[in-house]
Amino acid sequence: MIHTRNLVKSYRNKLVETPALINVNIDIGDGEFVAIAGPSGSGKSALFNIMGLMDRPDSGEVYFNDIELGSLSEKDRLNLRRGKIGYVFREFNLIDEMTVRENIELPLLYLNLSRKQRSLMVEEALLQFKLGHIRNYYPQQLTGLEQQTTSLARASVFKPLLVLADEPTGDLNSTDGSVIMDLFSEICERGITVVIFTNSVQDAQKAQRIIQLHDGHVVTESAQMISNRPV
Ligand SMILES: Nc1ncnc2c1ncn2[C@@H]1O[C@H](COP(=O)(O)OP(=O)(O)OP(=O)(O)O)[C@@H](O)[C@H]1O
Repeated sequence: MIHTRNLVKSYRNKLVETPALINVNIDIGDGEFVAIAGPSGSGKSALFNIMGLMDRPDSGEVYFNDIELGSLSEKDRLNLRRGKIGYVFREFNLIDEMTVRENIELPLLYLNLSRKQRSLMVEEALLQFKLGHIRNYYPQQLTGLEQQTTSLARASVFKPLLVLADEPTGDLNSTDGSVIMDLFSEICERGITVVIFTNSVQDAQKAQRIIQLHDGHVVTESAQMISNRPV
């Protein structure tokens, strides 16, 4: 599904150059639930932005279903972002002026779908994530858990191939964070590849596999206990 080869990324200003990723090679297969874990400054956000087509590496390649991302036009990159990848962010990133239902429908507006198709998909997501009772609420009326659950529904409503999440539990307490991690497992069980970027050991252990980053390098990979694998 996603492979990176010798990925290098640095951030520069006039005085200094800060390496963020150094020869990063990662292989993630279809349907996997992988945690990319590491302390602050290890390069997680840099990798999230590159894998999510929001930034480009200085050198190296990223393959998405065997397509090399660097070879794509801006239009093709945009189509991939809108049609095949769902995003979850630490700060939820919901639109304040839209209800839960409207937020979930948002990614469907960029796809060529009829109003009826959109409505069916949103209803399915409201049911799956048990959000029906707050469908007409605005983000400010929701708990953090409800907001992040809404953003998971938004990220998966169009059945993307991949969901990427950057510190998805960073603004939640550990109980709510655990609920969110279980929802990622459910998304994965429905056939979507899930990659979360986290500095929480507790979160990372809910994934099937952990890839550990440190100072821009992949330092270890470990498979999780078999009981964590979706059945
Ligand atoms: N815009 C930037 N300008 C300069 N340096 C940057 C920039 N963004 C990141 N860096 C540096 O690149 C390195 C990797 O940062 P990155 O944000 O990817 O790490 P991270 O693991 O996501 O950290 P955190 O968990 O704190 O978000 C760090 O040394 C960081 O200081």
